[in-house]
Amino acid sequence: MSERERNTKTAIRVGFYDIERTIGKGNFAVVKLARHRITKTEVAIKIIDKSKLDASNLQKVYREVDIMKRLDHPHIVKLYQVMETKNMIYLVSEYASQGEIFEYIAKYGRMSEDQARLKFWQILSAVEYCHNRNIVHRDLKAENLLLDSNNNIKIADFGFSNFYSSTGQLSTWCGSPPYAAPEVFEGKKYIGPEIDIWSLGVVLYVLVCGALPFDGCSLQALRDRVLSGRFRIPYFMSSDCESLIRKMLVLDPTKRISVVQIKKHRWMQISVPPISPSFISTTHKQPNEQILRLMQSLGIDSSKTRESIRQGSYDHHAAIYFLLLDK
Ligand SMILES: CC1(C)C(=O)N([C@H]2C=Cc3c(O)cccc32)c2nc(Nc3ccccc3)ncc21
Repeated sequence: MSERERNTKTAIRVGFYDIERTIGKGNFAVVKLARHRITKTEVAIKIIDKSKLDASNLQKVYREVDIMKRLDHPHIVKLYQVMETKNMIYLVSEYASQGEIFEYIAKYGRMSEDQARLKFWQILSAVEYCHNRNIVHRDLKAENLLLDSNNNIKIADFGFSNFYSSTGQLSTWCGSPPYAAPEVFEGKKYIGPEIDIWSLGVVLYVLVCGALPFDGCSLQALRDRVLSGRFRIPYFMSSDCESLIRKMLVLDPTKRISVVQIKKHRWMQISVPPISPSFISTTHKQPNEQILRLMQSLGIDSSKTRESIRQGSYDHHAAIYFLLLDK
């Protein structure tokens, strides 16, 4: 093989995207960083091999896609496009370029309470948005809280999420043990939002302390710690922050603080930084005429794009529209 041939990497393409590198691997999925050929925007593509999934996991994937299609919030990773073949599903979504907040804390240590507050406001607004749409995440943890190029939170991985109703009850064991609520360890049924609130308590503790409140060398040891409801408060934590965390890490789910009450808590109200503009989801908003004109100038039929946004069809036209919208 000539030198030239050796060096010309054959561009791997999926749809209008050039695949660049792998950023994550799951059991039946791989996530690649890719770039849109026309807009040159970076995206993350979750590639799922359906042939490796049993019926229940396949149903879980379709539920994750259905839920992602309903979410349009500045602090939730945005789904741009869904491409499906006989054996594969490609989920094209927003790329959070700075990775996990978990890695950020592993590298730089705990955050100041002011920094943690800004991040926590973003996380809380995204979780409230989901709960208001009867969607519970069920796997909130520092590893799923990503950061974009502006250091803003982007919640990822709705693989465990589900719909809930205040009358119905869920029971699936979900999430990562250090973030799991006591009632989940006990296998009790739960409504939904209250287990996200418990995980948020663990998340806030991790942001401010740079360590987990409950840990253990075995699942049994961790379970005993969680069910004891006892955790250490380091010397540097303010009493307002301690008070809020204690209200989220309440063993009795009926006595646990709600999202609305969290927003009113003293610690959250301290010199509250400007929250990202309240979001009017595009599904109700008229499409952005400027973007449509720009696409028309690129030779992309704007009436098809208008239709695709209106119908929520997540096809190539929608992808280009969303990518240009986010620029
Ligand atoms: C499509 C989507 C939502 C996704 O599924 N992942 C994966 C992939 C790696 C990973 C993780 O390490 C933790 C959570 C989610 C994920 C994404 N990762 C990113 N950025 C990133 C950048 C550097 C390192 C890690 C993540 N942006 C969007 C996504």
